[in-house]
Amino acid sequence: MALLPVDEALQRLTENVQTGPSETVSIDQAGGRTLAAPMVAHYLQSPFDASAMDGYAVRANKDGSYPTTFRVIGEAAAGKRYLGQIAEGEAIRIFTGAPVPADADSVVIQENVIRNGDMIEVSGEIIKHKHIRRAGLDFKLGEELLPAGRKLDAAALALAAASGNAKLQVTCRPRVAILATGDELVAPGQIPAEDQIISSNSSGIAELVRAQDATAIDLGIVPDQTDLIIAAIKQAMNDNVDVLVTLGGASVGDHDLVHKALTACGMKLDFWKIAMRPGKPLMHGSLTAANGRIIHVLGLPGNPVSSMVCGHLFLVPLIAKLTGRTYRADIRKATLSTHMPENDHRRDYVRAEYILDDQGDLIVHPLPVQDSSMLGMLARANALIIREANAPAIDAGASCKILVLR
Ligand SMILES: Nc1nc2c(c(=O)[nH]1)N[C@H]1C(S)=C(S)[C@@H](COP(=O)(O)OP(=O)(O)OC[C@H]3O[C@@H](n4cnc5c(N)ncnc54)[C@H](O)[C@@H]3O)O[C@H]1N2
Ligand code: MOO
Repeated sequence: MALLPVDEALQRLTENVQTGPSETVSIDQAGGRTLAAPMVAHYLQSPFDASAMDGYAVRANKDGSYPTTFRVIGEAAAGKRYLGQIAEGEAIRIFTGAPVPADADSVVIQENVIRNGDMIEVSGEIIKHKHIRRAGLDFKLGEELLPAGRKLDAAALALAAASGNAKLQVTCRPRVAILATGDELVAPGQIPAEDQIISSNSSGIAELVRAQDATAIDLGIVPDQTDLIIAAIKQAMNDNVDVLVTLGGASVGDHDLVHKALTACGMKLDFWKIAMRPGKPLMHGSLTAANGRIIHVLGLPGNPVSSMVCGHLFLVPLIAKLTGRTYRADIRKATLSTHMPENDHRRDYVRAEYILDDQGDLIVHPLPVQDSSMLGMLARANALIIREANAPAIDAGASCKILVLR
């Protein structure tokens, strides 16, 4: 069977994914979450005409001209407005953030003023409206400030606070169950017996999940026995998960039982095996839980680098879609610093390191060994060079596409 191209696989994986339900959380719990509805201003900002500087609020004469000397008759500070009136030739001392009195039409900074008792002399031209932030300059009451789907980062949370959004409607964190399979695996912290290795994929994939602000549920390790894999899948199906990620057992060996177990649990297979390296045995399908809930199934290959690269390419966009975020992979152009040979029929994601040169351009080179078992190389890589299927050889100095990992 021909291998499915990566882009088609990604499209099929994400096209029918519905954004999950939402909940209301307090602002101190909202960091990293995704807005489920547009965020609207409950206040205007600034709420009043405010001084942008420390100095003196002055008013023009009826003819529009400004005198050069004023009598200082009061003070306005942030949080305490001046309540009196200001006549021609009068000014008030004003500080940054203070409400500008209605009678005043300009603020003169104190550096341009010589004060003598309650008199000030202004040097330089006074310009109307100077240093006054108009009410509603930042945002108006009822204005839509952020769209649904926006991730609540630091700037978004500051805006939420300023606009009176102390509670925010966000999408619920998708629940992602992670099931490792393999007789050879022991959990981190355990001592592997002869012929055993430590399961690394669960830890790596769980962190990818958490970094997307989803909940990772570790279903542990099950041996290569169909009945035990089925039992673990059923546990996930009863645990209100949105995604089930299986690790390993996705290929064609006698001990690769994941497809068989998923089929026994009623999985509708979408695709299995894609034109990608690493990650050829990737599997995608869906299960329906007893309560009718659709569970997206992603069968990741066992080789650790294959698992992680497929996690970046497929699991991350799937979670983004479930949380209602628009996902865009961080793909950039870079200049290759070495020759690369021609590619075969699978799109290759080559572990690579890039640097920013003095001109701010990205320069990239592939890491020396690309074996999909080598987590050392993956952790060293800060990007993946994307080599299209059947791409011809390219020389040093040529432009290439990279997927930035960090
Ligand atoms: N005859 C063929 N053999 C293989 C093919 C193929 O097309 N024909 N594909 C190869 C490719 S590509 C990959 S990738 C692997 C993936 O195989 P599986 O998904 O079935 O994975 P396993 O066989 O279970 O394990 C492969 C490898 O990874 C280690 N592993 C598994 N799980 C974990 C884990 N949680 N943490 C760390 N390491 C794990 C496992 O011990 C094996 O070494 O198949 C090739 N074979
Ligand atoms: O595609 Mo496998 O993932 O080459 O190791």
